[in-house]
Amino acid sequence: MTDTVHGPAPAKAGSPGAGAGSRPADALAIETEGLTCRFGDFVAVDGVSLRVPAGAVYGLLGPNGAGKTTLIRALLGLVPATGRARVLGLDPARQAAAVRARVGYMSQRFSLYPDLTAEENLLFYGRVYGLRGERFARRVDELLERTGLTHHRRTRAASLGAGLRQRLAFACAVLHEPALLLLDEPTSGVDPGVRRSFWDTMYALADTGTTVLVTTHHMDEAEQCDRLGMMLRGRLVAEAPPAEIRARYAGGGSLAEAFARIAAGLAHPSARPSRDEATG
Ligand SMILES: Nc1ncnc2c1ncn2[C@@H]1O[C@H](COP(=O)(O)OP(=O)(O)OP(=O)(O)O)[C@@H](O)[C@H]1O
Repeated sequence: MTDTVHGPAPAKAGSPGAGAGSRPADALAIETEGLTCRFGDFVAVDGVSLRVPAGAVYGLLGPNGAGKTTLIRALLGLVPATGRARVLGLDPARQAAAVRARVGYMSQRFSLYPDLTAEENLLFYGRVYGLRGERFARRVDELLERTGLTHHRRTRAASLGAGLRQRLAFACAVLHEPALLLLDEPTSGVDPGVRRSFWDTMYALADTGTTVLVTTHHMDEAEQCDRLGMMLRGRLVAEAPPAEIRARYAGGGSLAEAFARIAAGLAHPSARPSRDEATG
């Protein structure tokens, strides 16, 4: 079942009339070529060539252990990788600190400090990013408001419900107004209503030009992305907008069906369909 998580897609930054400013239409926020991560003999990410357009919401899917988290960690320079990678034009292997200053990262295990209040968590992360002064104080207030946490600002993170903790982690990740957000299963373990409001917030952000790379196991969320990449055993085996994935692999059926077919090798992932096939 497709559970629509936001209304009609807003005009995206970079599209005509969206006030995209000077960014070229074909600018890439992430570009990798043959990116490979090995842990000993095990290849967790296997020659991934990925292109994420600036301003896009890009969904990364794949079964547990497919290599999504490792790929994200490589983009942050947190695990060694071979091949080529550019994140906002920077090389994460050699410019990791500069990458992390421009990127917001929400890991699967939200790294909140349980004994600190919601506000103290934000203040802590802000200081880590070097934020100070009145502008920072206003940013904290604004994020508490936008994430519905104003009334919980003095509540310890440990005492917040799962949905509120998730929103607090999101607020911490966007404090420094990153140009790129890497979100690793941000909605795991929260109910559909909370997931919906999370995606609304994320889309509002993307509409201001932020690029989002998000991993998810939820097909309703995948459906809302501008593009999807499917990973299997470390490889990027399918890559296209959701409608094209459905057309190419499931004859216009559901995304779940399309991914099941890709995983079963029923549609050859590298097969390039004719235009007619792809459009139904
Ligand atoms: N530091 C590490 N050392 C050894 N193996 C690792 C390490 N990190 C990840 N792996 C392995 O790499 C593979 C890919 O893991 P990864 O966490 O990237 O997958 P994933 O697609 O994010 O899965 P999930 O959806 O469960 O989060 C797994 O087999 C995992 O056990």
